Amino acid sequence: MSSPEDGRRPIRRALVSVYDKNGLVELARALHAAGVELVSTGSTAATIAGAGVPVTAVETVTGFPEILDGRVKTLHPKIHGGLLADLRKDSHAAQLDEHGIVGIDLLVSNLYPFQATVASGAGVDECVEQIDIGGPAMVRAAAKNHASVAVVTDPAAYPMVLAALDYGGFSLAQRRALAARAFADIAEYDVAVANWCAVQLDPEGTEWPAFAGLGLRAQRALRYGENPHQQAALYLDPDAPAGLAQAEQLHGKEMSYNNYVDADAAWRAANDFVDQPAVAIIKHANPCGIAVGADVADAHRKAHACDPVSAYGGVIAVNRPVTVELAKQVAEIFTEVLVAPEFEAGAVEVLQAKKNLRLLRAPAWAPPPAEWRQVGGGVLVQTADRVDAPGDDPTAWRLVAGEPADDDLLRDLAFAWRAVRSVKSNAILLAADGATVGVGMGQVNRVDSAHLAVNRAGADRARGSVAASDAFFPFADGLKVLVDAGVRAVVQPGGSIRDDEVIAAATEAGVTMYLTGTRHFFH
Ligand SMILES: NC(=O)c1ncn([C@@H]2O[C@H](COP(=O)(O)O)[C@@H](O)[C@H]2O)c1NC=O
Repeated sequence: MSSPEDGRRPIRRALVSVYDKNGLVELARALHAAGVELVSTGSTAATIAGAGVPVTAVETVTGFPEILDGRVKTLHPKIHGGLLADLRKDSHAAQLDEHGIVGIDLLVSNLYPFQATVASGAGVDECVEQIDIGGPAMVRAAAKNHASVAVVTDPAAYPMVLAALDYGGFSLAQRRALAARAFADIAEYDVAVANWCAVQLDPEGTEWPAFAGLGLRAQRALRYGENPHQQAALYLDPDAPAGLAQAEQLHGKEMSYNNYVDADAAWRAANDFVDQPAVAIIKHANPCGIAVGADVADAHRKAHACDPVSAYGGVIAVNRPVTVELAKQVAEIFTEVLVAPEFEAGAVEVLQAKKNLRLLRAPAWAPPPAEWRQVGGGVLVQTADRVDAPGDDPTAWRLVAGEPADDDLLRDLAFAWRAVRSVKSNAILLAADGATVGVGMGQVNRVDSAHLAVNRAGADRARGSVAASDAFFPFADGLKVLVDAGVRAVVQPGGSIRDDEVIAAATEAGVTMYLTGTRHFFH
């Protein structure tokens, strides 16, 4: 029932102007049945009238025809006066009377589909035509004037309108919430238009647009952030290709902030391998095992064997559907998250026995066109690192020391080179038979990373393995650690002013060395 204390205002007159006609007829019927006068534009009015519901055409209100192919229909004082009059003020009510303007209590509007038109690959003129002008103007006006007007921008909110009719209108708190939502919708729309215009209409000079807006939508609050005393939430970026944030959780405890960070790193690492089944096991955003195999279960056994101690409590990503065999293996090991493109019949059932294991079905991998990183007072943006950068193709590598690698050795070097880009710099990665055997990550000098990789591998596995270094060896010392451990072949970008010393050390040791010319730092 209407209660003045909560600022409820009755709905007597509604303006309805929607591109998306879903739920429109049901809404119009309910409004009419509640005694609300309906005012509406072009095809919205036609749809309402077609359903037998009485409706007043906006032209009847404005006394002016819709012109310029619909570019001007609601842009008129008779409409905007009705939307913007603050009815708490006697002076505003008096001015409405003076000019023969009738107040509007409810605006229902959604906009021309600009984003969908751009996504369809339409030409510039068609996209420009889909920039809604009158809709946002009305929505902004009604949202600003939420003291007097309720605004609904989403058909999903129509049930809320029906409920409000039963309760004598929207409360002030509801109108405020609707206004906040409406301004967010308009802002998202404007960001999409501005981002597109910055590239399409003003590409002058720079490869980076003068404006880059993000229109993020809250997906949900997370239990906490990186640490329990930090608050955190997940937001979705409607303009980015779908990724881990859109993954469907099939089982397990709620995803945490750290789970998302690690699962994203794992998903990227596993998807760096396209031609073969691959598994990446990640802890604290670093791999403790990456492997390719005959099938995903084989790849997992090899990845897990790299560092079983660290794999405890890890996050696993697979680039192929999870088989029952793999599910049984994973069920034996304490694992936080398992991400895959799909789960074969029976696999989820096997893993459901593990109450806490989170199972994610992620959308097909798509690299983001750009990566963002916050720095104090700003944001760094870069194009994403690629696995097919120049120099990543082994046929383009330059042999600078030792004998040319045979097919098997070259295959291991190519695997190591692809895997090392998932390791935080400075990165040294030892591999054998399509699997990592020792990973040295995140050290502040390359010698320590080499020691770490060798120690993790142990003497037996290091001997005869191949090594990849994410960036050049600045001195021969890091390489010597690998040589002393019995590494057979090394792939690295080269480019140090002391390349000659490094190459000489490899030559002297009889170690094969290839230079890629491409670096894969990962911070
Ligand atoms: N120009 C105007 O005065 C105007 N007023 C409302 N619109 C939009 O026209 C659409 C509804 O038009 P119709 O009822 O003709 O299908 C809505 O998406 C609304 O946002 C307008 N169109 C675009 O700017």
